[in-house]
Amino acid sequence: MPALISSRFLLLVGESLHLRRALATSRSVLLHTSVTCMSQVEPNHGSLTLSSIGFQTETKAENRSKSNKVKPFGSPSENLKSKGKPFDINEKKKKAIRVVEKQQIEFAPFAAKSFSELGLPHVLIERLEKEGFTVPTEVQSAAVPTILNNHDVIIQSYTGSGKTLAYLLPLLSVVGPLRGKGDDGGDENGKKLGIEAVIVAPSRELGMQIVREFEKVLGMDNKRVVQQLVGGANRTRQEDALKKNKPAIVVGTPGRIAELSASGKLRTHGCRYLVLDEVDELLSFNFREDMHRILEHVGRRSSADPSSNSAKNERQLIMVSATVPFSVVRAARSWGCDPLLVQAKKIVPLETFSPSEPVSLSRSSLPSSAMPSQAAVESLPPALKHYYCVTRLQHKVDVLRRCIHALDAKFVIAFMNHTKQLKDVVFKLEARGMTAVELHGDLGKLARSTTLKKFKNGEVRVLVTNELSARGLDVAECDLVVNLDLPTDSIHYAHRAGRTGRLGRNGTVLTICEEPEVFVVRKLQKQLGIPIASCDFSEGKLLVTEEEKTISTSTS
Ligand SMILES: Nc1ncnc2c1ncn2[C@@H]1O[C@H](COP(=O)(O)OP(=O)(O)OP(=O)(O)O)[C@@H](O)[C@H]1O
Repeated sequence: MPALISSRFLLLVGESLHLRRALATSRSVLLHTSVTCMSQVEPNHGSLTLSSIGFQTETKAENRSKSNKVKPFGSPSENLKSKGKPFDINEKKKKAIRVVEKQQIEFAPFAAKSFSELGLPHVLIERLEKEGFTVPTEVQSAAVPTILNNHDVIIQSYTGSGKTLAYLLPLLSVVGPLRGKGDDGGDENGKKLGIEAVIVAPSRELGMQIVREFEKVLGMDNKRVVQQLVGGANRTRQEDALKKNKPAIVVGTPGRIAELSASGKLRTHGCRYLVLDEVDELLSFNFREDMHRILEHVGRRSSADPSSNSAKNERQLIMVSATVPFSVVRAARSWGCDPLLVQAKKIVPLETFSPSEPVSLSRSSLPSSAMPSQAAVESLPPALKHYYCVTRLQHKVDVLRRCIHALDAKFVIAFMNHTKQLKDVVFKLEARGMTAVELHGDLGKLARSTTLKKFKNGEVRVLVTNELSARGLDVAECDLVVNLDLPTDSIHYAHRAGRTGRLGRNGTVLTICEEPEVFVVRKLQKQLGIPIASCDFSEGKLLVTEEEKTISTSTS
């Protein structure tokens, strides 16, 4: 385990400008550490290697003959063996152990040094290289071949670790013009196959961001392959685009996708892939009805449509989040077929987990008194520094300003719990000469994207926002996250904190609270299994004040 932690640390401490070099260096360390990791993990957790789940460097398009039915939303069946093939966990474990013993070096799955090792088509690799993507992240190394081998998966890895490409790349290997068959994504006769992948995200911002990630890889010439279907945008225009462009992939919010599906404008029965991004959020009560419709219709080909020649009979289900509470495991078992949990350094059958057991490895190494919540563990980038500062309510904005100066932070996201208070903080910051802007769900779509653009291109230094921005928001340069109000729990802390320190960059998280709230910070610290040091600001410096020590830290 120490080897595992140190390799992960190595991967993540790289400065932003040296990111690619840091990634490449860490790979050579990983080849040796992943073996250590698997041999330790195997007996307790049933970790699999890519070879044990059927990975070969050549991609196969196999038929999936699954017949799992959608269970009512929120009441998944626990009878695992009643659907699909019977799943013999002991057999899988034994097989995995044999493979680890025999072929641990050649098949160490989490040590890919380049995208070409992952079985992606040549044309797709060329596009990635053009966009500057040369080394896959750990979670991409594990997830890409697993998905290419037709497994239903939950992808869990900390914020900013590249989970979007981890599912986007295997999808584009099979769907659309980069699939390496030298055509535009139609069938053998050049006929369009209709919608082949549906990607669902809980917010418009996240949906739009996923589309941008697709466009990065597809390039300008091919971007029509993906269609955005988010709420708040003009529905008629979306319907017209569906008709005109005949996209192979749609990305949207549950409400808009369900609405278009119900009206018959979006036909998804022949779909091969269903991706649920930020799946734990999608399981919330708000999305219940829309998600039920999506799960019932996407990839559920009616028998009246036997002419479709899609390679699969059933959809492949991909669930994604940095935080995976047991409700997600239960949902995956119910809606998927023998799903696997794919993390940065291991692949585990879901049958390994029960409600009383952790989804992550690290919990077992902690004393029971300090047990972190299973959903929050391993959701945070390890290179982040966490602090809290105690002050009076009326001084919070002043502490925020002093912190920004002390760290010389350039891209700051400040979180609050109530929309009404955002404007006040913006006024106070601007009155003191600091550029700031508010972002929340009551703003129109245009205002939201203009605000985000201003923040991303550095026109404003502080984005004052609410929970809307806690998930998915990808501003690579964000170097400081501040909680002006306490997050409701460790999962919310993890997603807020994850807006900084993305993909190996440095980042700081500061929670500004009042004295009676300190016990909540201590609880978060325990649940997340991370140190959150008490600090203060004096003479333009951040001073760590915990344990009667006063250490001046230089963080810039
Ligand atoms: N292999 C790679 N090389 C370089 N950059 C990458 C690579 N993979 C992903 N990225 C970039 O890293 C950033 C973070 O990726 P992404 O948003 O997918 O992370 P995430 O794990 O989904 O985070 P979150 O949980 O916060 O949504 C993106 O800007 C993405 O383009």
